[in-house]
Amino acid sequence: MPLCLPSARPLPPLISCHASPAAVRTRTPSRVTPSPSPTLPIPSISLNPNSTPPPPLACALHCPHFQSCSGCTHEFDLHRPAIVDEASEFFQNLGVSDFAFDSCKLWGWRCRAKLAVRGSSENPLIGLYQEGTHNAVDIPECKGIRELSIEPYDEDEGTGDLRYVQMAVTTYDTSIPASKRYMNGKVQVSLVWNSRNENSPNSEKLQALANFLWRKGGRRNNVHLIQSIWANFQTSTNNIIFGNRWRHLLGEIDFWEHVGGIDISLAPSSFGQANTRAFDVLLQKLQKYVPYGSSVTDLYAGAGVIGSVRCVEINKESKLSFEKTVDRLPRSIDSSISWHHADTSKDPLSWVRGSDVVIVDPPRKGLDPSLLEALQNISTIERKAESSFESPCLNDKDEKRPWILRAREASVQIGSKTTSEDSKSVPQTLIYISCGWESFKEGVIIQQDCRSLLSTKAWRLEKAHGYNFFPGTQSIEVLAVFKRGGKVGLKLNKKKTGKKKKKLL
Ligand SMILES: C[S@@+](CC[C@H](N)C(=O)[O-])C[C@H]1O[C@@H](n2cnc3c(N)ncnc32)[C@H](O)[C@@H]1O
Repeated sequence: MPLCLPSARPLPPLISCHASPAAVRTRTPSRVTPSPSPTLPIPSISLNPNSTPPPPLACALHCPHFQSCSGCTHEFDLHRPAIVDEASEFFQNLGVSDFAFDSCKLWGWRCRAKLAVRGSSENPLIGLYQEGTHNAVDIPECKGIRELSIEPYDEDEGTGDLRYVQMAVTTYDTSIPASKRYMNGKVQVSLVWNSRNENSPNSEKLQALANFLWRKGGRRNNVHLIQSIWANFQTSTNNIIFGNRWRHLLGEIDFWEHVGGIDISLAPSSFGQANTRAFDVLLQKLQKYVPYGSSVTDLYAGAGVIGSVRCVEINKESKLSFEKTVDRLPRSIDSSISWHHADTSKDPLSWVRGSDVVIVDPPRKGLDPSLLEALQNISTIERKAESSFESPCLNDKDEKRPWILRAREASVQIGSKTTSEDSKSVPQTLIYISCGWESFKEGVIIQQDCRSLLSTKAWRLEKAHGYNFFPGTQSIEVLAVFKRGGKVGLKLNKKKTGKKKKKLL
């Protein structure tokens, strides 16, 4: 996977597109069939799936770890994964004929990685897992682990010290020209340590490793690469990477990124996009679909990166980041902004109601079934609300439901509540940011979010855009805009229905 971790050595240009020697040698080992043979040079930034693509070797991956590492699935045509054809046809069938795919930056885009640490202290392996296994494929050489005899984690035994390393790059430094910010980014390093807390017997080694890294790349070093070092304590034997306890060890506490026109604070525990620049491009497009002055609810909000009016997020660690972000918002922004620690799958109606626009940015598995159901049945809800004086759950003084009370307790409210938040209105626009094409389009096991939303005719699909967030993979990010009311004559073919889908329809 093309990593963009700052390096003392100059990196290849970010936008140009050229073939690696490995790519010229052989073109066969891709794990998926490459898209049809193209004929024109240099990919454009915004590629329409119908336009003529660049030459076959022009957009190849240059990575010695391809094939062993599970990060990338194809080595060629990074600008246009084969899945774009499928997406284009899918949207065409749903009446959207102008689906465009933005190929984004093909190299040097990654600003976030979680790498497993396995092997032994003499021969540490740090990298992604080999495909289909839990064997880490080594990427860099890590002297610190050897010098300090740090034991990598042993999954079978549950022993060892260092389990994972998360690296997040901030490109925030506005004193540097925008084009150079990625290369000069600084890394927030999080060491996931196999102990309950910093008082555990092996935690001296943790501090020693942090000091070692800081000496090599911290603020006082000639090559200043590291912004901060954090520890996360995790002893659980499940597959969850992070535990609940975090400690700041060295460097700056605050980590800022500039996305969607605002400064965003991101704690290491918060969700962060792996391709900040591509996300920024997506946000610019998204803003065009939010009518001026509308009230917006952002479900699956993380630290509030989308900058909406009412953010709902399950990870309570993101609250502090949200508060810091709000502190930096320009004073000219005069609106009610709130962040709620809540699970959108519990009583989703209370979150869906009261906004003109709902934005959803769920994890790869797609929308929670209860939220999908609420969105599908929005017309019925609207009719009921019109004919009753029922007020929205969140503002009801007599509220008893524990999850709503908990959400209220952990909420952050800036400015007074908007009138529409108190109203019974239901959204007229639904903006779906999808990082899981399969669950959005046609998950066999999970659900078909897009088709399910259209099936009740409560929504019609108005626009769809695709983004290359992960060049080298068959993963695309989709921004889809739904408006209230159905469209006649759509091909909603009902093949491959999964269990959940049947229940929901
Ligand atoms: C793909 S991330 C998007 C975050 C944010 N929009 C961003 O771009 O930084 C999905 C987020 O949904 C949150 N999440 C997952 N399940 C949730 C649920 N049931 N209710 C609320 N938030 C949830 C995760 O913690 C994560 O922060």
